[in-house]
Amino acid sequence: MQLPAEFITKYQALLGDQAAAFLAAFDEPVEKGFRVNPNKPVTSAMQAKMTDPIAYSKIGYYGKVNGNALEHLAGAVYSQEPSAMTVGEVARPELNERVLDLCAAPGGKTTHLLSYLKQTGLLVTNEINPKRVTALGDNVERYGARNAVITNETPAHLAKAFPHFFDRILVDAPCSGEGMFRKDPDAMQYWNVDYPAECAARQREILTETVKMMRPGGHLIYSTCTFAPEEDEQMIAWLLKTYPDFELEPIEKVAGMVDAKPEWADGNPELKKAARLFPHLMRGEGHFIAKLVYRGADKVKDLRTVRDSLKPSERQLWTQAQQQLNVPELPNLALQVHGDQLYGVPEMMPVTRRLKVFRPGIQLGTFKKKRFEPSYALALASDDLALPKVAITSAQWQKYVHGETFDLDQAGQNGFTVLTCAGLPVGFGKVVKRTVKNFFPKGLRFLATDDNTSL
Ligand SMILES: C[S@@+](CC[C@H](N)C(=O)[O-])C[C@H]1O[C@@H](n2cnc3c(N)ncnc32)[C@H](O)[C@@H]1O
Repeated sequence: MQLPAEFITKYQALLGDQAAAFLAAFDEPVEKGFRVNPNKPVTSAMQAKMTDPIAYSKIGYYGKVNGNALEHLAGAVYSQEPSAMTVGEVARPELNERVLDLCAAPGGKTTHLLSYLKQTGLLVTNEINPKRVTALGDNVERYGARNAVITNETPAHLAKAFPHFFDRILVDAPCSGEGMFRKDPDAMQYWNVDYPAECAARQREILTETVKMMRPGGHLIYSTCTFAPEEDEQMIAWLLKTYPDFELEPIEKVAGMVDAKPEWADGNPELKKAARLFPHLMRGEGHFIAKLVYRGADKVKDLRTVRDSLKPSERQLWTQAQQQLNVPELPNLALQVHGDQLYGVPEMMPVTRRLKVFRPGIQLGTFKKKRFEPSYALALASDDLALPKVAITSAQWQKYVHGETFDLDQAGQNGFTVLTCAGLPVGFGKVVKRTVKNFFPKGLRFLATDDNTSL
């Protein structure tokens, strides 16, 4: 690979006798990986691929998965570069926490966090770029999250809405992306010798706003996919100097990870607690990760949290739908209507004004004239809900994702029913005797074959 000459000179000076091995790694093949969603069943096709486990993640494996496969579309697997998986492991939230993923699209780390929150607490997952937020929405929906709010905001606006609110914040910062060069050589076109310093200026702005959202005792996880010391050790050194209420916590170094390098910043030996992942030392593209605890003593305001906001007629339709669909009371959600859409908003979510919210919670369905139509998102989030379900074969699933009406092998219970394939909820169908009317979202339909959908 033709790396920029100034990049080579810079890392020769920084890495000394390790530089040759580091630079040679750019000519090695890209390492692929995938994560299994621990909140969904494991299919036999997944089992067959789960042969090369990643040492630092109980849910991560080396290997490649197909984005059109049942398991991916149903949120049972997520394709993720192996070194990026260290971030979700280091950030691992506790149940019931209030978590912010500040720079989240397309959702690799967000889906990792969701795996560990297990439908509890609140995940506010934010993407500043309106073009990238849609992919984040799709991945959160596939993962079946009932505890996520998706925003499309600047860090400064979020900081006003969530003063000292979050127990855990992940800043997977926009960076110079040097760890992406091997996977995506186009990433090199933005690189010049000044680019890391430009990225660092933006990262300092992001972190300045992040500090305002930290709850005392909470954790900040900062990561990049670049090797540039300006954006890694020097960023953490700056944070520790500017905000002495932060302390680094040690990250266990496994499978080739190494201590971060104090000598690449201000020499503060504490910086060794952060981790570096280099492609010549481990199986992955490269990352930097630091975990900090916030010891500030800020007064935490009790923010008013969301409440149900249904008109009596909407309440009546929803109650009817609950009876017909056999939908249980949904745990930890406030019911809110936006236009003709009913959402379940995580009840730990504060009332916010003037925030650009892409999705206020899980979309439960649509109010039609005198009836309620349940949503695709509700079906995908129904693993642990007692909704009516019927199992379909993979041949029937291929018809379903193509938008066809198909017949069940035996007559089922009439009405809206969650279809499951290999144990995974895949969407709603409306059963009339043996026939299944198709409710797979029109925008997601495709011509599925054994070849293009095998995991
Ligand atoms: C490294 S990527 C995030 C990858 C994501 N965490 C994942 O695991 O899939 C960084 C993200 O930060 C966003 N971003 C760019 N400028 C930003 C800013 N000033 N504040 C917050 N986010 C920003 C980018 O649009 C990009 O989606």
